[in-house]
Amino acid sequence: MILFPNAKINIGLHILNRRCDGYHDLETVFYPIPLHDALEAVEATTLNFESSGIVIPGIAGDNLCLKAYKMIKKDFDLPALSIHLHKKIPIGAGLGGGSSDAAYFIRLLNEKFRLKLDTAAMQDYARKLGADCAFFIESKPVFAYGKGEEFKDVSLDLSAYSLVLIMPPVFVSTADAFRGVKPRIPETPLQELIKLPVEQWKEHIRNDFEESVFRTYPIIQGLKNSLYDAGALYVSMSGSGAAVYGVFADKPELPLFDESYHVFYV
Ligand SMILES: C[C@@](CO)(OP(=O)(O)O)[C@H](O)COP(=O)(O)OP(=O)(O)OC[C@H]1O[C@@H](n2ccc(N)nc2=O)[C@H](O)[C@@H]1O
Ligand SMILES: Nc1ncnc2c1ncn2[C@@H]1O[C@H](COP(=O)(O)OP(=O)(O)O)[C@@H](O)[C@H]1O
Repeated sequence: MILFPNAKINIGLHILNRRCDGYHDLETVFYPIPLHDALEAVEATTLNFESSGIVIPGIAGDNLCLKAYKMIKKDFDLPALSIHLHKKIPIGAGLGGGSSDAAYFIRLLNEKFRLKLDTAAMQDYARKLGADCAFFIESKPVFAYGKGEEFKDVSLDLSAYSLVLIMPPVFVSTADAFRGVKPRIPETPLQELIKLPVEQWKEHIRNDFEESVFRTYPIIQGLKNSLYDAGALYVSMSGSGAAVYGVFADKPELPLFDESYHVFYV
C-alpha cells in the first residue's frame, strides 16, 4: 500500500505561554497544501526501513514512521514490514513533513490491517509522536490550540488564490525557535483575525516566531520581502521556519532565486 503524506502551512501563530511540561500553549491555523512525500509498506520477513529523495538528518532507526509502527505494534498484532519513504517535503521547514509521515503511517496501518481505529483514536496515537502530528490524521484546515494538538473547525478556502512556497537554504530547529520567543497574549485572538479578508491579513496576522528567527537568519526576512515585492497579498514564514509562503491573487512573476532555494507552486 502506498500513501502520500502532505505538508501544511501555518496561517498566523501566537505563542501564548510556557507550560509546566516545557511545551508552549499556542494558537494557529493549520492549512494543508498539496506537496507530498510517498510512503509505501509491504509485508516482509523482517522489519526494514529505507528512504530516498531529500536526505533525512539523524539515524534511520529514529524515523517517525518506525516510531509510529512500534507504538501501534504494542497494541495490535502486526506483521513485519518493509517500509519505503520518498522524501520531497523540505525538512526543518515548518511544513510538518515528519509529523505527516508518522500520521499517514498510522492511517496506512489502520487501513491495511483493518485495525478499526476511528479518527479520534488515530489522533490520540498521533499526539504521542509530535504536537502537530494529530492534524495530519484528517489533514483539513483547522484552528489549532493547546500544544497544537487540539482542533476546532475553521472555514477557510484559499483555492481561488495562487500559493507559492519557498524553502531557503536554512534549517530551523523547532525546539531552538521556541527558545527565542517571549510568549504573550494577543490583543485579538487568531480565531477572530482569520475571518478577515486575505487582503487585510498583512496588517493583522502574525507569526510569533518570525521576529527572533529573522534575527538569526536574515535571509528568511529577505525572502519574505521579495515575495511582497513580487505582489503577494500576504506572506509569512510557516511554523518555526524556514519555509516562507506567499498568497497571490494570480500566479506571480517571481525574481530568479539561487538554485539553493526550492520554489513550489502549490
Ligand atoms: C510549533 C509548530 C507549529 O506548527 O512548529 P513547526 O514544527 O510546524 O515548525 C508545531 O506545532 C510543532 O510540532 P512538532 O514539530 O510536532 O513538535 P514536537 O516534535 O512535539 O516538539 C518539538 C519541540 O518543540 C517545542 N514545542 C513544540 C510544540 C509546542 N506547543 N510547544 C513547544 O515548546 C518543544 O521544545 C519540543 O521539544
Ligand atoms: N519521516 C521524517 N521526515 C522528516 N524528518 C524526520 C522524519 N522522521 C524523523 N525526522 C526528524 O524530524 C526533524 C524535522 O522534522 P520536520 O517535521 O520535517 O520539521 P519541521 O516541521 O520543523 O519542518 C529532523 O531532525 C528529522 O531528523
